[in-house]
Amino acid sequence: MLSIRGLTVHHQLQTLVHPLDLQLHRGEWLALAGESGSGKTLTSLAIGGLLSADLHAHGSIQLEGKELLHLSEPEFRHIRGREIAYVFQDYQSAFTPFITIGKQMDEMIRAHTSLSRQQRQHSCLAHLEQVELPAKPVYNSYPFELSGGQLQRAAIATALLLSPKVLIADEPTTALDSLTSRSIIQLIQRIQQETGIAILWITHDLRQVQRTADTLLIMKSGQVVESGKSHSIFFHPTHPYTVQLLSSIPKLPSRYRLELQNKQVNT
Ligand SMILES: Nc1ncnc2c1ncn2[C@@H]1O[C@H](COP(=O)(O)OP(=O)(O)OP(=O)(O)O)[C@@H](O)[C@H]1O
Repeated sequence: MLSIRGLTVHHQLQTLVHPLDLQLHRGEWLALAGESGSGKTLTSLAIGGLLSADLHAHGSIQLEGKELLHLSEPEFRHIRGREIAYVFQDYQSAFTPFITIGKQMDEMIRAHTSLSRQQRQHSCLAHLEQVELPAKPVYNSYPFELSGGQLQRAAIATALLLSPKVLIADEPTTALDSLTSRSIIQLIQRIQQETGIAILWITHDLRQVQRTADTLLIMKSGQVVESGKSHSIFFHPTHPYTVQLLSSIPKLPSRYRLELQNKQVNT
């Protein structure tokens, strides 16, 4: 579905992302992981044509066979939201402060479709329900009236409004507490299973994607150092940097792990 070949990102003479290949299929969860500054965000922004003007991307980014890299901004605007949607770490900036969530969601549908007012409202409420929010109250709320977790759920609902094929989630849970973060990951996992949407999940923390990622791409200093099926990388990492990343995941003593597993089975 999404096929990236030889993608590079440059700033003047500096190469920030070295030739990168990535394949993301329908229903797949691919985690792009690595330390801060390794080039994860630049890679994800290049996909949606969101790189700042001082940065230049080369190579090929194809979505279902259509080359994206050299699209004009109006062409990218057509694709963002409809084909590729983003959820960012900074959920506060996903919404304008003094406009209700409902109005902002409605505007998103209005800009891309010719649905009637009633159809748009129906869709907004259905999507808020899909992310397990009390739909009507949240639809009528201002962003500052919601908690961080609720806002991020509303941002996810907005990202999904136009049924995109790919969801790019750039550290969407990093600013949330660990329980909320876990519930957001479970939510996206459920939506992925229900809709078949492909997920590109960006994280510096491999713990987050231990249970969800099908595929991993490990980046360091702008280069992919290891990629493959996540279970094989988790159990048999080959690059020393991957080993280092994995060793930073705290291991629970086995009796606690067992208790945790039993608890998960029973909830
Ligand atoms: N506009 C820019 N001009 C020059 N260098 C940039 C620009 N944007 C990003 N960089 C540099 O490119 C490198 C990769 O940045 P990127 O944001 O992709 O890293 P990241 O892996 O997403 O890190 P983090 O987890 O901290 O978000 C960093 O060294 C960053 O300083």
